[in-house]
Amino acid sequence: MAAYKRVSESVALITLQNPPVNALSAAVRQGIVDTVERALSDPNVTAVVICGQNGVFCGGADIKEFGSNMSGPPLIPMIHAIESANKPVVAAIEGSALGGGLELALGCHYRIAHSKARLGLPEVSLGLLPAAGGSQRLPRLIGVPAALNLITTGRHVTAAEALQLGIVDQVTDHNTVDAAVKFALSVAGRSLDPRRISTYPCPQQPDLDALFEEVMQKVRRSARGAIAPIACVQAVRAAATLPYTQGMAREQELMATLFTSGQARALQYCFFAQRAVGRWRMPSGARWDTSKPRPVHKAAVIGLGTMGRGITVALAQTGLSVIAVETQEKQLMEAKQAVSGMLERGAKRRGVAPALDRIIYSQNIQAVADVDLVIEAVFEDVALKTKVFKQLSAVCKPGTLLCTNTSALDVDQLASETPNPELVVGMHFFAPAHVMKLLEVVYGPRSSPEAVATAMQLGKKMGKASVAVGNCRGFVGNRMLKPYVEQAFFLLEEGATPELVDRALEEFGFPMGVFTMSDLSGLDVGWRVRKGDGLVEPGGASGRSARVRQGRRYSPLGDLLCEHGRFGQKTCRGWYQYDKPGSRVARSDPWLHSFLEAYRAEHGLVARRIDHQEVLERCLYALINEGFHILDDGIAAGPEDIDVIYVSGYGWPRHRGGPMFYANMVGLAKVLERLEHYHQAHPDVPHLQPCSLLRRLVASGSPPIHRWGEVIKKLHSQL
Ligand SMILES: C[C@H](O)[C@H](C)C(=O)SCCNC(=O)CCNC(=O)[C@H](O)C(C)(C)COP(=O)([O-])OP(=O)([O-])OC[C@H]1O[C@@H](n2cnc3c(N)ncnc32)[C@H](O)[C@@H]1OP(=O)([O-])[O-]
Repeated sequence: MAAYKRVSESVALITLQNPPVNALSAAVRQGIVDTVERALSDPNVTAVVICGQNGVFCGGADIKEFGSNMSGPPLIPMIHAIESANKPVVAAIEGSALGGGLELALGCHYRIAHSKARLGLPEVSLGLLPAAGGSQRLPRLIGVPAALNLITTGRHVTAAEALQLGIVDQVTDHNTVDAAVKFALSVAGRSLDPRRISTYPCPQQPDLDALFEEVMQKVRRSARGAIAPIACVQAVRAAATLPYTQGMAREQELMATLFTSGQARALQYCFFAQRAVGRWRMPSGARWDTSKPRPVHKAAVIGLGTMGRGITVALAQTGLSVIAVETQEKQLMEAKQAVSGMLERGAKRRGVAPALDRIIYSQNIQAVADVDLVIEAVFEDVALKTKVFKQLSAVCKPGTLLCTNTSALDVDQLASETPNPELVVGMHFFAPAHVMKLLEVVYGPRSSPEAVATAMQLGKKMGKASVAVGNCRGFVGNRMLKPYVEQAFFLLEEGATPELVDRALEEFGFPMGVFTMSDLSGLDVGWRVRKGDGLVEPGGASGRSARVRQGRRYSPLGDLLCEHGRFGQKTCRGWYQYDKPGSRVARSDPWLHSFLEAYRAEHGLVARRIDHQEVLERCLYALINEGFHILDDGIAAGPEDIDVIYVSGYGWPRHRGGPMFYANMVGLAKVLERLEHYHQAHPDVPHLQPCSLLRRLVASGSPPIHRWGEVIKKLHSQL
C-alpha cells in the first residue's frame, strides 16, 4: 500500500506501507501508481515526495513474491512514469534504499538521504541483477567504474559515500521527510529535463573495453561459478555502449536468464535461511521468542591463543567491556599486541576509533569475578578445560554464563563439572574468530533456554550467523566434515590425486578443496583429533589391518604424512609443496605422487580412473547423508540450520544454497540411489549407507525442503 496526503499546501507526500522494509509488493506498486497519478493530476500539487513508513525507504522488490506468479503493475513503467513526470518527485531516504527501492529513487528527480541511511543494488547476492533500470540509470548517474563496483559486489554504501558518488543530492541529520518537502518546494517549477537520468549519456571511459575485460576477469575469478556477477557486468556494459531503450532490453534479457536459475533460488533460500536460524528452537520446545536472554555488559575470555585473541576482538568491537585472561606472561604480552593490532586495523577499515580501552588484560582468573559471561578458549584438552571450568565456577558471581569454544569436546561433560550446568553452553567460533561469520551455539540437555538465548543474542551483536545446535561429537559442521574428508582420502587410495579431488571441489564452487584446506589448517590438527578418537595406531600403518578401524574402512594416509613431518603449509610439505613456510601457493609434489603409488602397491590397491562426478558424489553425498542423520537425531532444528552453517563457516558455495538445499535440487531419489550404489561398492564404509530419514523422505515423494518437517516429526524448521 501507499498512503497519500498533501503537506505544506502543495506537496503530495506518498508513504510506502509494507512493514518491516516496505518491499515493493504488488499492493505497494499499485499504491505507488495510484498515488503518483493522483499527485500529478492534482492542480494544487506542485511537487511530490516519496518516503517509506517506519523510517525505512524501501528494501526493494518483494523477494517472497519471486516464487509465485507476479501480479500487479510492473516496476519499469511505474518508475518511468515518475521520471517523466512534469512535477519534481523527491525521494526521502531513511533506513534502507536497496535494489528496486534504490531504482525507484533513481527514477525520482532528486534524492535526500538521512545520514544513517544505507543504499545499494544488492540483487547479485540474490542471484539477480538490478532489473528495474538500475543497471542502466546508475552508470549514467555515477559513471561506469563506480556503478560496476556497486552492482557486481552488491555492497551497501553509507549516505556520505552516496553523496560523494553523486547518488543522492543532500544528506541530513534531521527529519528527512521535512528536509525533502522543503527541498521539493525549492525546486518546484524548475525544468526537470536535466533530472531525468535515463536521458543522460553514459560518461565515456578511456579504453572502455580494457576496463570491462579487467572487471570481467576479476568477477569470474571471485564468482567461482556464480552466474549473476557476470550478467551484472554485461548489463552495465550495455549501459555504456547502447542507447537507454536498447540497454533496458538487454537488462531484461539478462535478468530472464537469471530469474528462474537454480542459483537464484539457492541464493534467495540462503537469504531467508539466514533469517530463519535466528528463530531457534530446542527439542525441549524452548524457543527464541519465549526465552529471555540475560543482559551482558561485561564479558571475559580465558586463554589468549589464536582463537582467544579473535574472540576478544569480536567482543570488544560490540562495545562490551572485556577481561582477557592468560596465565602465561609472555603469551599475555604477545596477545595484547596482536589484539590491539587487529582492533586498530578493523577500526581503520570501518572508519571508527579502535576499542582498545575496553579490554583489561590479566594473568589472574580472579579478575573475572564480576563478569556476566565467560568464553573459555584454552588449548583443546579435556583435563585443562575441566580445571578451568572448576575455577570459573568458584570465582564467578552467581548466574554468570560459562561458554566453551571447544570444537570437539563434550559440552555436557564440561557442564557436569560445574554446580550450575544450566549456565553452560558451547560458543564454537571459527578461525579467525573476529572475521568468520559462523557461530555454533551448542546446548546440552541441561543448558537453560536463557543461556542459549543469551549466547544467540551475543552472537547477533557480534554480527555472526549464529546457529543453535545440539551437543554431539563435532556438533554439526565438523560432524558432517568427517565423512567428506574420509571419502577424499579413500579416493586417493583408489587412484585419485589431491589435485584432481581439489579441482573438482573448487569447480563446484568451494574456495579450497579438501587437501589445500588441510595443508592450510595443518595436517597435525586432524591427526590430533583422530588420535583423540583412538583411530591412530603408531607405526601400525601397514598391512590389511592398517586400513580397518573399529570394524570399518580407514585410511591412514593422513597419519603417514604426519609421521613424515608433513603438516602442510607450515612445514612447506603436506599434500602439496610450498616454497616457504606459510606460503599459500601450492605446487604439485612428485614425492607425494610416488608415495601414493607405493602405498597402493603395498596395500594391493589398483589405481583406477576417477572423474569429477564421482569425487563430487562421494564427498558431497557422504556429507549430506550425515546431515540427514543430524536432522534425524534432532541435533539441528531444520535443514536451514545445516545450510547456514556450511555456507557461512565451511565455504559451501552460496549459489548452491547449502548441502541440504543442494540435495533437494539434485533430487533426493538421485542422492539415495548414488549412495546405495557407492555403499554397495564399499560396504565397509558406513557413512555411505543411506540414512533412514533420506529413505523416508524419498518414500514420501521427496517433498520440497520447506515441507521436510512433515516427515521428520521432531523437526522445527522455520522455513
Ligand atoms: C527489481 C529489483 O532490481 C530486484 C529484483 C530487487 O529489488 S531484489 C531485492 C533487493 N533487495 C535486497 O536484497 C534487500 C534485502 N533485505 C535486506 O538486505 C535487509 O532485510 C534490510 C533491508 C537491510 C533490513 O535488514 P534488517 O536486519 O533490519 O532486517 P531483516 O531481518 O533482514 O528483515 C526483516 C524482515 O523483512 C524481510 N525482508 C527484507 N527484505 C525483503 C524483501 N526485499 N522482500 C521480502 N522480504 C524482505 C526479511 O525476510 C525479514 O523477514 P522475517 O525474517 O522477519 O520474516
